[in-house]
Amino acid sequence: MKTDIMFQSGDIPHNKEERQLQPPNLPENAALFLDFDGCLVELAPTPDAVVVPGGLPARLERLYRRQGGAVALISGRNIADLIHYLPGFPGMIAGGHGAELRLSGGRIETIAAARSDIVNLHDRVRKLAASHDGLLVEPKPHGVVMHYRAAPDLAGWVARAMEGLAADFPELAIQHGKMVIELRPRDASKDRALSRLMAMPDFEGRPPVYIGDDLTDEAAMAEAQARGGLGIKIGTGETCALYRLKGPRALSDWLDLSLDD
Ligand SMILES: O=P(O)(O)OC[C@H]1O[C@H](O[C@H]2O[C@H](CO)[C@@H](O)[C@H](O)[C@H]2O)[C@H](O)[C@@H](O)[C@@H]1O
Repeated sequence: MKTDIMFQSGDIPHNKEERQLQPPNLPENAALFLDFDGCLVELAPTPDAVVVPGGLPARLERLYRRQGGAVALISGRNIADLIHYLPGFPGMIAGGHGAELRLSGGRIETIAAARSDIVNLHDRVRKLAASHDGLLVEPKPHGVVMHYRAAPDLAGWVARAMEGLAADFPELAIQHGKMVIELRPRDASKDRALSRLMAMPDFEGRPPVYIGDDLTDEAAMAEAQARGGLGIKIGTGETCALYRLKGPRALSDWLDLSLDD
């Protein structure tokens, strides 16, 4: 099936938890934007415990060719991290929720302003985390994440601690995620990353399809749908996305269906 994706904004229902709408096959003219954790790879107890499914690199390579180069990763992770897990990925990459961008050819552009106080920020979060067992700090070039997956009862404490810290860093915004609270640059977001990529020749004029699983993905799904494309939510939870797939395995099956189309 090689149809164009076309939705009027009024057609888009709010996709509550119970809705499980299988997306149509990916049209060849679509621009595809993929999130990483919880989407291309299953969630794991810690960021460095994720396992890249054996078939994923080849699947991404085929998709890249099928979509004429219009395939990008848009992730909360750093670009360096994403390259570590997917070294051969040929497409563009927006990392740090859009704080950094790897262009075709490999050049990396920093979108968010450089921070002279980043080491101080990391140190302060490490000190906070050290006061309780089970907390993990993930420093990033433009922000920092506190993980509480091993200590879910600390969710409220982590949120208050990070909100308190955010008061001293007004250019950073609180980002809620799955068992994490993050401080990310206010001027970096996945919807802006999508818009930036959509202005590039490889993507321009194509209907965008954004696929993600977490809160940080919602604005990008809404942006994709506002541009006449669609959002696909991976997993459970309320979403603005029109379509939903159960998990990373269902996503790879759907991508394979499209590749065989
Ligand atoms: O935008 P994404 O590619 O989905 O990245 C979002 C965050 O993903 C990572 O955290 C999540 O995955 C971890 C590994 O599975 C899991 O332990 C954690 O609980 C999840 O929130 C990553 O560590 C973050 O930096 C990303 O922002």
